[in-house]
Amino acid sequence: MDILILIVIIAVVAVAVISGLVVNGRRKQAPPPPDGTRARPAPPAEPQVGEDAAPPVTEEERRTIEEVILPGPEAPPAPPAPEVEVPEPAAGRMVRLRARLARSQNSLGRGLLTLLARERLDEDTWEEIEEILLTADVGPAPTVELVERLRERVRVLGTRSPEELRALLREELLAQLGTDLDREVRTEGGVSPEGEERPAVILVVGVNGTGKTTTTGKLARVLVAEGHSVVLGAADTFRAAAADQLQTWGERVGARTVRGPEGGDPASVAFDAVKEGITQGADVVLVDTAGRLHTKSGLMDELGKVKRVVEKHGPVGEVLLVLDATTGQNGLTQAKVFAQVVDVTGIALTKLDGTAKGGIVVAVQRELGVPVKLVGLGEGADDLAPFDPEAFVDALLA
Ligand SMILES: Nc1nc2c(ncn2[C@@H]2O[C@H](COP(=O)(O)OP(=O)(O)OP(=O)(O)O)[C@@H](O)[C@H]2O)c(=O)[nH]1
Repeated sequence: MDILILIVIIAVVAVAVISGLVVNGRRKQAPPPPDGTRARPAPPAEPQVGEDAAPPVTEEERRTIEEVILPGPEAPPAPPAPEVEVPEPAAGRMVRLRARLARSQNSLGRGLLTLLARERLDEDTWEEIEEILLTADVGPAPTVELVERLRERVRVLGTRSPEELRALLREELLAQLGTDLDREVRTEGGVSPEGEERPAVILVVGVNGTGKTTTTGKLARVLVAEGHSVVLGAADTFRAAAADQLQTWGERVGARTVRGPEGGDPASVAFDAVKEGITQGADVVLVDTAGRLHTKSGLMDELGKVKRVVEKHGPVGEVLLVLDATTGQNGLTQAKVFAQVVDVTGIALTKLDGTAKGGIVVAVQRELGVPVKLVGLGEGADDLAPFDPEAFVDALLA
């Protein structure tokens, strides 16, 4: 009986102990949060060691201050690179611009044809013909020569049909302009004694305001259109705007412009431009010079120095004189001073679209003994044309 009582007591104690353990275990489980999400484990109150320890935060994982993206205004977009233009081919430009020439030179060509077609070619008529030629700035000596030739040829002509007169006048005008002159702008470079390739160097000279800088820029386009690589030298350091103007022309066709400080030494800019041309392996270096000088000795000093300094790199292949066709005899006198200072090898005659004095082409060639190589026929970027005597005379007689 005692044993039975003992077994019952042991059983009761055992049940009590087991149920106590279960309740304790349940109490240790955290209740789920009311929203059903999983609770984050609480960070350890103290650093742990051994297997329980969290791996350390490495340097790579730590964000530096530069990596932090702060809210703020967006950075402005980079300015677009200037667009490089493809200039129009130079060949045939004079034909394209023929209408402009025909308009401006109407009084010369048509005037001569009308007078030559008169029934009676008396002394008065010949004087009128002479007058027309002089007014168009053909110049006294070429005018006398031309009138004599025309008189002689008309005398032997039986009839004077408009076609015959046109053909005759065309021939005589062409003879005055010269059809066999070398009008190519020289773009052949050279080789230094050390065997280094050198670009062709073109100096552009002339009185300021004649269109010198504009012509340099337009010529750069002509050369680029012909496939040449070009470097520009802004040696007109007297006017900062001239360098800006030239640089803008250059940027449009992807040509670099070398410039110096305002009022700096033009010869040094010219020298640096040619040096840059050699470094870049450019085909042509075009140097825009200043023509502000009023005295011949000042001009001689400056242009002479520019040429001498540039020639340390090698010979200057071309000296282009820019002449404003609207300035007539006055412009011609100035041109002669330039020709005495430097060996001019070609003429760029500008603003031929704005004057009836196209005869200046004959006069300037005669006076300076150098061919007109380029003519300016407008303010447009591609309005500079290689001079073509036949297209010119055809426009005159249109
Ligand atoms: N109509 C016409 N205008 C031209 C021609 N060539 C140049 N011009 C204009 O003539 C003006 C003077 O040109 P510039 O190139 O600034 O003259 P510049 O000789 O370089 O003068 P500086 O820069 O002061 O030395 C500009 O308005 C040109 O657009 C042309 O063939 N026809």
